[in-house]
Amino acid sequence: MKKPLIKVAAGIIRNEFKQIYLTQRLEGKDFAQSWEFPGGKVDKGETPEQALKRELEEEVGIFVLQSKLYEHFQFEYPTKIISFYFYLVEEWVGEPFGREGQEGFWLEQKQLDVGQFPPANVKIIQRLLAETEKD
Ligand SMILES: Nc1nc2c([nH]c(=O)n2[C@@H]2O[C@H](COP(=O)(O)OP(=O)(O)OP(=O)(O)O)[C@@H](O)[C@H]2O)c(=O)[nH]1
Ligand SMILES: [Mg+2]
Repeated sequence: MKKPLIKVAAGIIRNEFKQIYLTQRLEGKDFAQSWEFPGGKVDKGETPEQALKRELEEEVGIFVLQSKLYEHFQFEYPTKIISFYFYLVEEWVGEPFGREGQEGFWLEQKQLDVGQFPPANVKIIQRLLAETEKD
């Protein structure tokens, strides 16, 4: 059977202290408990950027003012292929919180831990960590 292709938009929300806001996936979802960049599936008729704005408002209660595409790639999971759009978000209104009851926390970019994320995130975490070594 052909695997479905799912588009997902997620935000790397980074503040002026180079901390990134992460959430913990809820029980009942795939990769429950693992860390994630808040975001979710792109709906029909939406652009990835519109989905990002909607998801960040729904999941962490912020209004995105500006975002730039940081990485776009596909990752094959056993049952699906995900087409990811990860955006860097450095301008927004509001203070992020786990609006759906999920845990949320700020973490220094250099403290990102690849082992805490779903496998699709490896490349992006490595890139974010590599950037901190240059500072
Ligand atoms: N948001 C988000 N999803 C990720 C990341 N990494 C990763 O593999 N995913 C996968 O992307 C898929 C879509 O994410 P999601 O579960 O947040 O979708 P959603 O918000 O629309 O949730 P829903 O389906 O419960 O309505 C999931 O299979 C999830 O495991 C990540 O860093 N952030
Ligand atoms: Mg989500």
